[in-house]
Amino acid sequence: MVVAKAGEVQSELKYDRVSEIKAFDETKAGVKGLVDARISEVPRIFHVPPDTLGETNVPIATQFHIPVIDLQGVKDDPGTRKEIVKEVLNASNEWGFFQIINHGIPVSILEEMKVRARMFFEQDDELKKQYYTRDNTKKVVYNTNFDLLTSPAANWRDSVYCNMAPDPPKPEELPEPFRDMMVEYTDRMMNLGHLLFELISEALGLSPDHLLKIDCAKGLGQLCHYYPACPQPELTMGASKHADSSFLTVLLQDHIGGLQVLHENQWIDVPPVPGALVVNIGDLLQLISNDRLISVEHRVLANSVGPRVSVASFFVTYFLSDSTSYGPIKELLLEDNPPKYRETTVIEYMTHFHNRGLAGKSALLHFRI
Ligand SMILES: O=C(O)CCC(=O)C(=O)O
Ligand SMILES: [Fe+2]
Repeated sequence: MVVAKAGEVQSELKYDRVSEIKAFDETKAGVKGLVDARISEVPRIFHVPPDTLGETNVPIATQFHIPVIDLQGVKDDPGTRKEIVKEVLNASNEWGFFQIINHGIPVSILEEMKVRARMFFEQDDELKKQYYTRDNTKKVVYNTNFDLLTSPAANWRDSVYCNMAPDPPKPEELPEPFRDMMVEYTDRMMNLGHLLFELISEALGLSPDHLLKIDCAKGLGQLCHYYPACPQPELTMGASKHADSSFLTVLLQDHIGGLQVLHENQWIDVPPVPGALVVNIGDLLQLISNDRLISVEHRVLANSVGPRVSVASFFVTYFLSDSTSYGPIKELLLEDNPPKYRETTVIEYMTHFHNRGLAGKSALLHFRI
């Protein structure tokens, strides 16, 4: 009797994870496919492993709020700009995250982008499957969990990635549901990105075009996420704890919530603010700023009321073979502030980040001197 029970526990622990992952991947229908099939229990491949429960149990603090910065007047009034630059510096240095309002992208465009992103995931499965791939050199990559094959637990989300700059796909290569919108949104995001990199350059005491001149805004990847409603949200995550590999990320989230930022070892909610965009410093900006700006870990809780939709705009050239080296900016270094990181290329950084997946310590540590 006792032996049989032990055997059962053993098989529960040692289930054939690899086969289950492979079978799930082969459906090409993602997490949405499971929800469409009306599963009532979250499959084991999605269960957060007990050894990371400590991380899940970090307290959730409500006394902190990530800064909201109003960009009204940033282009017209030097005094206002100076104040905004100060706020950007404080937020990027202490939080690594802030929200922006009056950023110049009309609310109607933000709303339409979310609707169109959702339409991609909710279109006919057969049409969607043609984009399913794990080949990151493709211009359009739809899949579930970019690190599905290596992560300790799969996340309750599907994603579609479009590499929009510097070398965009032809419009007809973009999925029909968001084809026109993705082009328009990318244009708008490029303009906003230029402004943000100017403000961050100024915040660092550099000339306004410094970060643009070293091509921080050269690459733009648009990543649309779909977090279906989950029948047992306490067992899994929408997105595991991670920091972004980009220079900068601008995130459009819907009204559902669930994004949390790790601040002073506590999880802080990033509440949806109508019309706002969330900005966060990525690893590469932390590296070139020699830790003046911080790339902070964040996660997304699974939800029971979704789908939740978000669109993350990553300023980074991803897997483009570009040999430009990035290290701590010379102007920021002093005798008592020597470089903390070795030089690297974006492709070397991205490859390291992708091979690690979303779990574990910051990918930056690998480049630390
Ligand atoms: O969906 C979200 O709110 C966050 C997405 C995210 O963190 C990412 O794409 O890196
Ligand atoms: Fe992220």
